[in-house]
Amino acid sequence: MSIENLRTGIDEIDSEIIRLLNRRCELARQIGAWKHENNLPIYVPEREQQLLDRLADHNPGPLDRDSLIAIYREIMSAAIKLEQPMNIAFLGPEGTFSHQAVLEKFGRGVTCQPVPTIADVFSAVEAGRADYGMVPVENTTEGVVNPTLDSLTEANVRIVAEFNLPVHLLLYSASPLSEIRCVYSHQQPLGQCREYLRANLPNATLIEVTSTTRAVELAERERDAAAISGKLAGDNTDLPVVAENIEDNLRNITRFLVIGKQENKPTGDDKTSMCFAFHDRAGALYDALRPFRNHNISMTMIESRPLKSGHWEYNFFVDIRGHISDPEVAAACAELKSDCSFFKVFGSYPRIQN
Ligand SMILES: O=C(O)C(=O)C[C@]1(C(=O)O)C=C[C@@H](O)C=C1
Repeated sequence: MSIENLRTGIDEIDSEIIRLLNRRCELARQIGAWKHENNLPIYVPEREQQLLDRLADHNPGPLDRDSLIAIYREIMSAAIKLEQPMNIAFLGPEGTFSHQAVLEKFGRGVTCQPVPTIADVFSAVEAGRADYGMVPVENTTEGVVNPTLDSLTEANVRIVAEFNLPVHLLLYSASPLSEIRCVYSHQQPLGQCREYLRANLPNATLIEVTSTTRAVELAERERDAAAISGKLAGDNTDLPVVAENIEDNLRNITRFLVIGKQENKPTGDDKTSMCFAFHDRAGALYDALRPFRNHNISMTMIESRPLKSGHWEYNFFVDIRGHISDPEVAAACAELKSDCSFFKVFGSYPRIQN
């Protein structure tokens, strides 16, 4: 077949896709009207997860899974925009990895609302200034993000979804590697390419700044300076890329949480996050975790954070498989709670597989 004929085939398919996309949008608009009448949330993470899983299972190819999911991310984003415009708070400024997480999780149909700190993301959602918030919670190289854990215990919000963002770091500078004297970045990326810096820039001064976006701005002003950032923060700079993928761990992934106010329905493959504390005594942690074992529940994460009391008492943060409405999960949590001085469930949400 000639290229002209092939392109005519594509034009015909595109017309059909547009017709079908508009029919889909019309159905979404009707769902939106029904949700407004019944006072239900527009964003439904459990439905989105089921839909994406179903698409991936039914995809015959040659379209690859990630492309299919990215396309549908934008289709659902457009549907949300028609149902009701939504705004998402994140740790700004624009260009940060949190911003990238918002764009990849919610698509381009939502309004992005950068705020100065992680605590501000929580308060924006709590006060209703933002519909949802995107916060980093842990990274495969650098571990947990403490301000997020602290705010979770204090704020009146729920975890409604999780999202894993692969973090690739680039070195931007006007100078070649041999002439770079100082490197700007946020504390997390600096930690994520510690080995690279030791091997390639052992004499450079490392300067921690508030965001990767700020790092790029500063590196633009000094010839012998460099910035480490992601591609999004570097998109608007004329600085050349000196090195790519400089993260030490090739599976450098940051797990983000979407916070909001709603409660999700179970999908059959969920996670529940919680926090608890107890008065110190021999075997207390062992006893506290026993209900999970007794009810055959697997724990996917445990972290501790000292309480601000200064008495070496701890908050324990635990993620388990299952939804809080599952009878076994509910029973285990009730048993655990009865043993604790503090107990809070942050929410149940669809589990993302890696
Ligand atoms: O099914 C719904 O509740 C919809 O609003 C539709 C839709 C979609 O585009 O498929 C859009 C937003 C929701 O988060 C989930 C799904």
